[in-house]
Amino acid sequence: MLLSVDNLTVRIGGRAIIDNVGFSVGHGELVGLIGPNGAGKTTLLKACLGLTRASGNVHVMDTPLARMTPLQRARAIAYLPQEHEIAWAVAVRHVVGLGRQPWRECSAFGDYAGGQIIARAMERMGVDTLADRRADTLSGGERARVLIARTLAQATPLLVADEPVAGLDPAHQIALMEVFGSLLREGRSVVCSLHDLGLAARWCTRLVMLAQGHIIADGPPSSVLTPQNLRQVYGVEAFFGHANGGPVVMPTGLSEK
Ligand SMILES: Nc1ncnc2c1ncn2[C@@H]1O[C@H](COP(=O)(O)OP(=O)(O)OP(=O)(O)O)[C@@H](O)[C@H]1O
Repeated sequence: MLLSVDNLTVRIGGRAIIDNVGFSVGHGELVGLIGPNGAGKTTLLKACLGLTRASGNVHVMDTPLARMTPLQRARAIAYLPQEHEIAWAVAVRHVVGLGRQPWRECSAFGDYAGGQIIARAMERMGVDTLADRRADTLSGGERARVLIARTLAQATPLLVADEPVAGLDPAHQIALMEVFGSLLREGRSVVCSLHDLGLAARWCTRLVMLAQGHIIADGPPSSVLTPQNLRQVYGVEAFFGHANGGPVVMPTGLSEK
């Protein structure tokens, strides 16, 4: 397993924000973490990375997270935080290049493949044409894509992304899900939180549905995105259909209270 989580609990101010959660991620999976605002998605992702104090067990590639050094963690998991901020007045290529930092001293020759990996990451995210632009002058969507390119340059088996499609237009949202799909074919895996149920239904190989710190459902999108679950967890009614060779799920209104 790339990631396995057992009995994970995060308490803040006496409240269990994440309550005894367990799930695992194997190779070649695109796991969508879904759930309403405040469900605990960001807290769960941070706890999986050791960025939030938690009780329970997290293993990354069968090693307890607590026993991994920061460098081992950085070579195993890339993380895209929810906030897409770039404060530095440096070129885009240097921001993306930060993803290579964990690999700088991996051989006597240094990170000799790094330049190509950075170029490929920028190309994959369609930011190669922005390579020499000052990163702090980009639009919100451009900035988001540059930060995703940085995580791709990290070339880790697992990518954890908190709302990676936020701020992206429809074409870039689909392009990103296709990039994630291409990572799966390389045997890598992605765990990402999503609010767009349509993207979750169409692109994720598995969904984990969270509400009030508990996992409500975990399985293929068709078994998680049911009318009952959407009503119970989000309080919405939805249209379910098929188009262009894949499922379509679109919230259409609030459920009756
Ligand atoms: N440091 C903190 N102190 C107090 N409460 C916190 C803290 N961090 C998170 N919370 C609370 O924990 C709950 C879960 O927050 P979290 O950010 O994990 O939710 P989320 O599912 O990612 O939400 P969203 O979809 O709105 O981003 C929320 O009620 C939030 O207010």
